[in-house]
Amino acid sequence: MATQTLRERLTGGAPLVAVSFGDDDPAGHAARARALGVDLAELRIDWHRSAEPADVLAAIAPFRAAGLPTLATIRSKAEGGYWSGDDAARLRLFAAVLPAVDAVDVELSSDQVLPGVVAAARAADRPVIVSYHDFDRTPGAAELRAKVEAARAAGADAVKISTMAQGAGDLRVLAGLLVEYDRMIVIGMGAEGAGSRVFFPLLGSRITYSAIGGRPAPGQLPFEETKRLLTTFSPEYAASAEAMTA
Ligand SMILES: O=C1C[C@@](O)(C(=O)O)C[C@@H](O)[C@@H]1O
Repeated sequence: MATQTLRERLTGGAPLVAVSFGDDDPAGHAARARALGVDLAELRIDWHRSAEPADVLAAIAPFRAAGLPTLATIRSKAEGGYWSGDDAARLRLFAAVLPAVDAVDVELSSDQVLPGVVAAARAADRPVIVSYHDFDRTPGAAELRAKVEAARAAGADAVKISTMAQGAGDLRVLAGLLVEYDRMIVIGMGAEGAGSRVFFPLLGSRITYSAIGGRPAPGQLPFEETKRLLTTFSPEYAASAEAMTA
């Protein structure tokens, strides 16, 4: 099977299992992630101790060198991240890392940097995920549809919706987005959303996030558990995981 680009994998084919990393022992984490069969390293630059572009580039280089596809984000505090700098510095940092990664993720609510990130990503020929997170609740279907439409209008190659799920009603709302739209990444966070991390990829969600130690997001499963369950339920994922280690 010819290897698909990340842009292609955001469109269709086997779902990707991502793990998030900061700047702690990047060479060690990259080698371990590669050996375990992680599909995508989410580089959480907002977790880094230094926001100097040279330091950030040095900390993310081992992931690329290990042959791992990379997705960079500098998550805003407003959406559960740790970025504490201003918008101009964030935009400069996005532009500096873009050529060194395979894709970027920027929040729809970061309206001061979103157009600049989309333009820089286009110039570097990198796909952009435009994301929306709510760590408290899952908004109603109409509100979430409006987010998806706005993210697409802003130039998203794929849209990520990650919200705290409380019960079957929220999971149905989130699953409805996968029925309605393609190029989606949909996550129900929390204990009641945990099943979505395995079953939404079966409905077409392009990426599921898992943890190798570190700081798991609410309801995230360990990487190896996610891989085992997806291998059981998704023949397409099983084939792609096998091709990776062949
Ligand atoms: O948006 C997401 C999803 C996530 O919040 C999760 O719940 O798995 C983890 C984040 O690192 C990532 O950017």
